[in-house]
Amino acid sequence: MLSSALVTRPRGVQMNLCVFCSLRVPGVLGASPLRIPGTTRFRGKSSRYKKVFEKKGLLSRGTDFRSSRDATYNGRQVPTAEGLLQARTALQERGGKPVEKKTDKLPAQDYRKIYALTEQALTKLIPPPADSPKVQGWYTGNLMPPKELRTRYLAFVDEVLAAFTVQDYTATGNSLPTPDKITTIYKEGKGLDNYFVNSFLQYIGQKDLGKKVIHMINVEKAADMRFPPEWYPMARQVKRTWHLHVGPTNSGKTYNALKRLEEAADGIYAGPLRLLAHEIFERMNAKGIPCNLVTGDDRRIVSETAAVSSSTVEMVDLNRQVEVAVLDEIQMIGDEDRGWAWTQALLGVRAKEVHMCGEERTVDLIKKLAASVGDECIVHNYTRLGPLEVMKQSLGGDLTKIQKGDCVATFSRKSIFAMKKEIEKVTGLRCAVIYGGLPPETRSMQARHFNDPESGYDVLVASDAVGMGLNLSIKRMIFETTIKWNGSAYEAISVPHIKQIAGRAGRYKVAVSKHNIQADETLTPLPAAPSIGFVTTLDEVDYQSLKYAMSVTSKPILTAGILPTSSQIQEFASLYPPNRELSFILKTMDEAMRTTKLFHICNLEQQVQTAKSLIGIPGLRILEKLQFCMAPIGRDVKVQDAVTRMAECVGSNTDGSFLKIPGVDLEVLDIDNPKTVAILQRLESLHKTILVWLWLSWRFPATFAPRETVQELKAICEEKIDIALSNVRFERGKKPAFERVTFHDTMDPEENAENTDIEEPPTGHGDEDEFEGTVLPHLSDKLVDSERLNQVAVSN
Ligand SMILES: Nc1ncnc2c1ncn2[C@@H]1O[C@H](COP(=O)(O)OP(=O)(O)OP(=O)(O)O)[C@@H](O)[C@H]1O
Repeated sequence: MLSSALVTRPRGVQMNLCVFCSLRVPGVLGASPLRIPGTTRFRGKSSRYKKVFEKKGLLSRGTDFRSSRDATYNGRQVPTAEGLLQARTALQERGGKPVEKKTDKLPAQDYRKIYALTEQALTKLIPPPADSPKVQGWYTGNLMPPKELRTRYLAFVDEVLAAFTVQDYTATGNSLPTPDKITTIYKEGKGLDNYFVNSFLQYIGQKDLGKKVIHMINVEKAADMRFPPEWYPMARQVKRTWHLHVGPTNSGKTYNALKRLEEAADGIYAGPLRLLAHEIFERMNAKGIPCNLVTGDDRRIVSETAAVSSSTVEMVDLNRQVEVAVLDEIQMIGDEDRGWAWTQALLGVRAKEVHMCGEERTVDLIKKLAASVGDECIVHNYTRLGPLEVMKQSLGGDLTKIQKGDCVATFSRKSIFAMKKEIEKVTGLRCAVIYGGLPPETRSMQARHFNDPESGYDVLVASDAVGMGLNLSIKRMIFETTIKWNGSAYEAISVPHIKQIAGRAGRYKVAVSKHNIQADETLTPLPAAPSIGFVTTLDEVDYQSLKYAMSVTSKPILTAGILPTSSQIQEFASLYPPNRELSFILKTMDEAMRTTKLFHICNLEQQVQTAKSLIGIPGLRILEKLQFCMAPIGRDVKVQDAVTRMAECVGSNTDGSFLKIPGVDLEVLDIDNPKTVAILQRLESLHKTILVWLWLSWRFPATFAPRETVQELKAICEEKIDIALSNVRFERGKKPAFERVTFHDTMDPEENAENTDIEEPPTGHGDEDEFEGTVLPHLSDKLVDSERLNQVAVSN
């Protein structure tokens, strides 16, 4: 085997004075307010589509449309009214049944299976030179010593098998057979042997054969992801019992798992959202159980010896031996983007008892995973604490039917605010809003407003960010739509997703939250008859999809996500010249990786994009680039720009203190009484930039400091966001404060109601595709700056 060498290998800013914090802030005085790209351009109405909608009975209230000519913007797909119409019609024709997602990524080893391409089969098709007089005849003309011929023959067989495994056949030159070519020959029914022999003859004529073959074999080995359980030898030394708590939403799964955690001598809670990690952190400490908090951008160490720690799943400490670990929302293990974090925590956590809470569709997979590591798995089944009923009909598009205690689910920022406006105008009720782009702290605050009958808020308008992590006293969930723009097309919301959102209605008991922690929940008398939760749709057109989703069982989750560890990526990179860009390495590795049918390899697309944006920044080492690729950047262009500036600081080893990062929109904090959605959006962008900076500050502490000032800015930003949200209010009879916008059409790809509270790679689209940050498996202990953080160290 060839062992290549390991690849180890501010600008001038105008300063203004921020009126809130008396800090010097960079930027240009009087900068024009941010224009949301394309919004005005796209706001033109197209009566043509409106007519089509009216004719099909799909319109129940005024909606603005734009021409289908605007199907792309800035090179990105954007939703069109026509697309929505088609998607809705198709969904109706399927009886409300969503189309199953197909992955275009064919597992690499499938080519071997498809062609039954084993070594044995190959040697039949193209016998070794010495074994067949017919074949010998082909070879004699080559004047090659028999030993060399034999070596090259074996190399050819190896390379064909490797090529078909790693899908890298194009890289090997034209002489190797390709799956396409073989398909054609198969169809023709004969000639495969001749084809292979000819390929071989071409092949042996090539130079540098040895290097190529060895490279291919090494690539195959470095991309071998078949045995994730072996990545965690420390966990394999612990005798672990898995407790899988499964059932519908609001059935007490988490409650029971947490009870066990509270009783344990020590333990770990790991949740999908920063919001949840904070919640458990607060709850444990309120109960007198010392608990530390570890999320991507925040560490709160109550005590160095605290028995319990609460973290996001990506940040689970795999070095710590504990009695109990609770992994919440275990169905996320099947997620195409973030699944790896659950797999890593599940296979790697060193806990005697591993409690998982989630959906029933994980049972088979979890049992198989337990068997693969020799752990015992006990399944605990739950039923809903309070009933959930699908109403007999939709609201028929009539917003006046909306009542106090209702939650309207809709899936873009624009539609959230349009809905809020309409509901407030039509009913006089006041709406709280929750969507992923809001900071978790703001979401908690909005949830509290909605839960508190005295707060003056009556209705909740929310995106799918409402589906996880918040305790809400929703009486009725109303789906404004069951179709969502996914970043490139409209798609029906999946059955589990609909169930999860719907399940928020009729919550058994609104439990603890930051400001009303109860010392012991069990002391609170349980309601004798839990309230019934109701679910329906706003429009008739969506009702069928809802009904369908609520009546069927969700399909089982078949695979657990994985991602290569940082050391695996480095090993892979070492097979290429040191100057190869990280984006190339990630992309090539992505194509080459293969695993077993129990796992799937998570998306690396966004990391590849970030790696591309780092091209040309001098001085960045591969591990540093990898860290940036994992940072919570998302799709916000302003955040992306700021991160590039931050990467320049690391590359040039210059001061990366927040106020010195050029182009950060701190001026927005000077706006006294933010009122408009545009300002709100600027504040959200700034908040995301702050979070990324904080995230990086834990990984490059010498460059990104001091943290305290930025925490202050973050708090100010959150306060402003709260003010902006409460200002965006409409009262019956009053003129709306901003222009009418569409319900359905996002129009602008930047405007999906992103979820910034998750710690995940930023792929996918819609409300859950923005993320709060992530840690590439095993990268969290490979801090590239001077400081090492014990509490986030992981094994391997
Ligand atoms: N035995 C109990 N005593 C008191 N409160 C309970 C009990 N069981 C559940 N609850 C409360 O009911 C609510 C729902 O419980 P929990 O969050 O555990 O459900 P879940 O099945 O995990 O739901 P989800 O899947 O939506 O997270 C919570 O507020 C919880 O505190």
